[in-house]
Amino acid sequence: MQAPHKEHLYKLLVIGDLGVGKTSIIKRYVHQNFSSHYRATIGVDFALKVLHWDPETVVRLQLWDIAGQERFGNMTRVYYREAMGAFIVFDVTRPATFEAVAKWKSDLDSKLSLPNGKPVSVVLLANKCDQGKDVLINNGLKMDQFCKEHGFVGWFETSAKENINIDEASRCLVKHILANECDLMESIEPDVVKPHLTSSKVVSCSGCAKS
Ligand SMILES: Nc1nc2c(ncn2[C@@H]2O[C@H](COP(=O)(O)OP(=O)(O)OP(=O)(O)O)[C@@H](O)[C@H]2O)c(=O)[nH]1
Repeated sequence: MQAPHKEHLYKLLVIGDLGVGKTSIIKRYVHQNFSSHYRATIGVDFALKVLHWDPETVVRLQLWDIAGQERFGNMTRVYYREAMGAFIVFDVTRPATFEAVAKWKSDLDSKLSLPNGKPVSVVLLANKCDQGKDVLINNGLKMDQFCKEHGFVGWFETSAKENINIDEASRCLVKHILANECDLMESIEPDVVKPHLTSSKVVSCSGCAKS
């Protein structure tokens, strides 16, 4: 088998209110397991997922699991630095966690942007969909509209418990990040490397919709 020759390393944030399932989503995605036992995240946690994007390309995702607890708020924001994308998660059984989504998004946009000044790609996850659809997510049109208004690149109903849509949501986010990276590469002069890009270790540009 031919060895992959394009590699990308992306830092991704997973944020949202307390107990919405951020850690569980990462655990399901990276370790293929789930626990119903709840243990609050203290500060920040990490996990690495390797994706064989296509036969020539490997994408390494560094997932930063940021504590939802308010008391860690100011501390955790420093970890946003140099992220290339994010998932914002809410719990479909707790409407208040959906109401907080716009705040998470505007906070993220105020603290993080791409080197070209554009916002980073963010996918919204309506988690715990195995438990019902109490929030407005059963109205697809409203969610699409909400995402458009708030600048999300997409949204998915997910379940860490039942392993629903987590891979799909990740692929959607990575696809947008790869496309953003193509734009960034085009805007950079050939012999100038912007310091921000060192975190995403660009070997070459792939997956670009415009190619
Ligand atoms: N039914 C169901 N329960 C879930 C799902 N995802 C997470 N949970 C449960 O929800 C609780 C909180 O999950 P966590 O993953 O710890 O939530 P978190 O967002 O990481 O919490 P903090 O780190 O404290 O902000 C745990 O008891 C999980 O088992 C899901 O998709 N379905």
